[in-house]
Amino acid sequence: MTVVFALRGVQARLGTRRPVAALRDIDLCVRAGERVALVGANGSGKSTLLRVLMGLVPVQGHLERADVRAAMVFQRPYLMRLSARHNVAVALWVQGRRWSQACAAAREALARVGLVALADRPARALSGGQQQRLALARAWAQRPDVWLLDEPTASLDPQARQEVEALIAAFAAETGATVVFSSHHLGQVRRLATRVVYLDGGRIAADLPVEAFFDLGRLAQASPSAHAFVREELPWVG
Ligand SMILES: Nc1ncnc2c1ncn2[C@@H]1O[C@H](COP(=O)(O)OP(=O)(O)OP(=O)(O)O)[C@@H](O)[C@H]1O
Repeated sequence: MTVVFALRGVQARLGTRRPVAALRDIDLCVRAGERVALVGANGSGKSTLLRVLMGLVPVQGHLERADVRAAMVFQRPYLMRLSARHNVAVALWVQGRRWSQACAAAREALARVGLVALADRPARALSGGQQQRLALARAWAQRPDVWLLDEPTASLDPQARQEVEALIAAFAAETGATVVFSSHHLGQVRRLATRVVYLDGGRIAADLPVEAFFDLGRLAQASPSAHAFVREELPWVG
């Protein structure tokens, strides 16, 4: 399978006055079609790693990115002071599509995420779940090979979370796209991921197939800190 991202000994330092080592010695190889969950405590480096994969953060070390179309969706998506459909259409237009084509593609993308009825509403007046679906529509309209999703369902209620999660699962299943996402919801990780990367203090402390990650006996052997994290989150498991 094609290697989409290959990182060896990657370090990322953030901040100017007092730089923080946000990522240390990251070795990671992501292949096409994998769905990789990034988990770990607040500040462990999940968002930074996603930004590194998107090419938004300069790093030291070795980083190879295949020539793929990547789309990133943030926890709080940036939406312009425009209607929902114009948020999608403008994103396509700035990438070189003709305006009429961009508008048609925006309509199709909004239909895909169930937002057609709200197409003319100001994007910033939509609910959190609707805004996240709009951000997914905007990304989907670009037909990415790689989805980078930073806590895509954080701060959504359970129903909105399910809707967004179902869309991500459907996009991945339809296109076989590679997905790298961060999440604090271990249930979601179990449902969506094929592989789990656990970060601790900017380092990868465990990198396991999803079944192995949720097998607490194996997880304890692979990484005591990952094991303690899962036990804390899911005290009723094993
Ligand atoms: N712009 C910045 N300047 C300085 N330090 C930063 C900056 N952004 C993040 N950091 C630091 O880098 C480290 C990793 O942060 P990051 O946001 O990647 O963690 P995270 O795992 O995504 O956390 P969370 O679960 O809270 O979103 C933290 O110590 C954080 O304080």
